[in-house]
Amino acid sequence: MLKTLEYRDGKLYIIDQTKLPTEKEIIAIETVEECFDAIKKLKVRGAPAIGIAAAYGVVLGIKDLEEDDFNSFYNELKKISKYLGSSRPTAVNLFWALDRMEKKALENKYKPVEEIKKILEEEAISIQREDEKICKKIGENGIEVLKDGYTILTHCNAGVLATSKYGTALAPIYLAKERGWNIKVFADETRPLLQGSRLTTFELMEAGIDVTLITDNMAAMVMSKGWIDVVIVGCDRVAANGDVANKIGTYGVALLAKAHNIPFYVAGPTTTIDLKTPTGKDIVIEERGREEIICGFGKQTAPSNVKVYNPAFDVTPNELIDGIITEKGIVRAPYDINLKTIFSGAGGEN
Ligand SMILES: CSC[C@@H](O)[C@@H](O)C(=O)COP(=O)(O)O
Repeated sequence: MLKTLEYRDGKLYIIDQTKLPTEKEIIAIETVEECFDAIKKLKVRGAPAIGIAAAYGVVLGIKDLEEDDFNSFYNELKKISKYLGSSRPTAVNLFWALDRMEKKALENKYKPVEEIKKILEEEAISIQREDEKICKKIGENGIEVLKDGYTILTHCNAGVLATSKYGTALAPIYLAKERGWNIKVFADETRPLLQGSRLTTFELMEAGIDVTLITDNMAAMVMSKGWIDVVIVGCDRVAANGDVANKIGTYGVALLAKAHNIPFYVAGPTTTIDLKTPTGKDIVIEERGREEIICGFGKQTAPSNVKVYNPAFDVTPNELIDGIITEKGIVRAPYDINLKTIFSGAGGEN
């Protein structure tokens, strides 16, 4: 399986996802600025992977701080965290990971600063290791919505490349493959940055999984032919009422699934559930540059001065979602009650 992120000898190594699928280039990130740049430019992307990268970004940022009293060190740490948090606004895992790093520092405030730096490095490593276990569990819970012989449609990339291992939406598919099931996948191309065609097809093909690429506007036709048994997508933020922000186009796929009576599932770790955000309307949606639409991948496809609107995510209302597959089980409606329940210790259905 691919290694999306690897922390070694004080450096973070990532696959530069902007180069995929033609080049598999591993780059070393050595400074907080390089980490910010990698997140902003989508060299590392996908909600869980962004959170993990940011945690390591904190480690890289504090490495050379000379402050030796806790308060001055903590002020600098907060600045680093705020800076990393300004890289992308929608995936809540980014803020969750930064918050966890800040809290860990505070918990250890009476220890020498050099020791706190070491503790924070261990914390970032734990965040990554936990994500791996969580994704595996999402796969085990999510396989419940699959059957041998199923064809799944997915949008964007919520696979290995978006996490530390296994992925979220793709985790049940990897598990089904391990069990020897005959599973097929249709991957939406995912305009404008083509995470579906560049990343999802790439990683599924590497794993020997039968995948067919379609452009986003072909999903309705493929569904109408009866070829899709279930849709599974990832998520960047789940609001307290179960509305889900995910890659632009997800909402359309959910509407199409409803129109064709196809179950629509969202998969994500509980770290993507944000009970502090009441509804999807409260989620900040990242807007990206005009060049991604008028000149994607270097080829001009629209007049250079045309007006452009380029939201990177949309919100799927909870009523279109049959279930949210988490590491604690599958959460179903009523989401406002059942999402809170999983944080109180009781799981969803398994
Ligand atoms: C497990 S990743 C889930 C989501 O982060 C994924 O579906 C997505 O929308 C990624 O968007 P991206 O802009 O590529 O970071």
